[in-house]
Amino acid sequence: MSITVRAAAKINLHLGVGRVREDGFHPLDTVYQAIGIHDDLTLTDAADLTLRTQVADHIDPAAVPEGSDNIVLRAARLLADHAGVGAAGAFEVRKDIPVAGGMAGGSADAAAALVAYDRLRDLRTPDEDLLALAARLGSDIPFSLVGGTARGVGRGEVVTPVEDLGSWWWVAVPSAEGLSTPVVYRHFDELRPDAPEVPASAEPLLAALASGEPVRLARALHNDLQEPAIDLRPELGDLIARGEAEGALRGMVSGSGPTVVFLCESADGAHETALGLAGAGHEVVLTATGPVAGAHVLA
Ligand SMILES: C[C@](O)(CO)[C@H](O)COP(=O)(O)OP(=O)(O)OC[C@H]1O[C@@H](n2ccc(N)nc2=O)[C@H](O)[C@@H]1O
Ligand SMILES: Nc1ncnc2c1ncn2[C@@H]1O[C@H](COP(=O)(O)OP(=O)(O)OP(=O)(O)O)[C@@H](O)[C@H]1O
Repeated sequence: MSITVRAAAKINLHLGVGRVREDGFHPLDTVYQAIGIHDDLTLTDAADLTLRTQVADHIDPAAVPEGSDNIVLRAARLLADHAGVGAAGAFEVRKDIPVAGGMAGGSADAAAALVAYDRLRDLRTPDEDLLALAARLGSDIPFSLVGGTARGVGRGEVVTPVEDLGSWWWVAVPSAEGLSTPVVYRHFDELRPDAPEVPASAEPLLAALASGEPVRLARALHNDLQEPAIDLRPELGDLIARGEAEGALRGMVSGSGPTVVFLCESADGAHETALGLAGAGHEVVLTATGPVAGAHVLA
């Protein structure tokens, strides 16, 4: 028997970051959106626990760890331990989400692994237990289970769905080389030693989402990690300016970067922006709509 689960990339429409906590994490007020770039994970019954990965052309296979360093196997072991069963099964992951790109690619795979393992083994794990296990694996992973558009607080792991009346068009431009999330957070600490304890509120962004108006949403987009990401990779600032010159309503760094995402007015606007960026020499330009579902079984 086997099962296939699809999990989406995320972007942060609002990412308010507060002063670093004693445990090394930062308090967040964020709004996540799942968008239509995804990884597919297939789990097949097997005696041992194994993993094979396949990557899209735009991904360097060497960037994806093998064996127990891969978060898929960590997720499977964690759920198996929780359920008191042995960890076994053959995982195959087909990756399309940029790696170390600020789009929660590893988090999507971990969420997909939890859902696949639970369903194939018929463990019937309550949703709240799956969310708690997801939070232990990483701050973004509960959102990867939930999907859609949702607010995240705490270190990002406490997730509540929010009203989103739009169907938004995005263009995403990954970088050839990833950026480490902890490095970007540390650089935020260096640049913003006076950061407030309470992160910038997501309320204005929520009001824009509920309007369904792309121009309003464009104005409300906010990312406190953009400044440190651009300071580490100055070319990202040029990329944002170029995409906006090609017709996007607004460009911003996705999460901790280095992927840059552009909000566009419409499907035509997205295609025009994507063509312009490809013409400017960006080899990988992805177009997607959001919101889309969280980790779910494919029929
Ligand atoms: C940048 C974002 O993608 C925005 O959604 C997330 O905050 C990152 O989430 P993630 O990759 O799931 O992060 P985790 O795996 O939980 O943590 C990796 C590292 O990122 C930093 N980290 C993460 C989340 C957070 N609220 N504060 C942090 O400072 C910490 O250094 C941590 O050791
Ligand atoms: N299944 C996986 N897919 C991608 N990276 C993985 C996976 N398992 C472990 N990793 C490791 O996790 C690191 C971060 O990868 P990921 O693609 O999740 O970054 P990210 O999208 O920037 O994350 P986030 O947006 O949640 O901060 C990679 O550099 C890689 O070493």
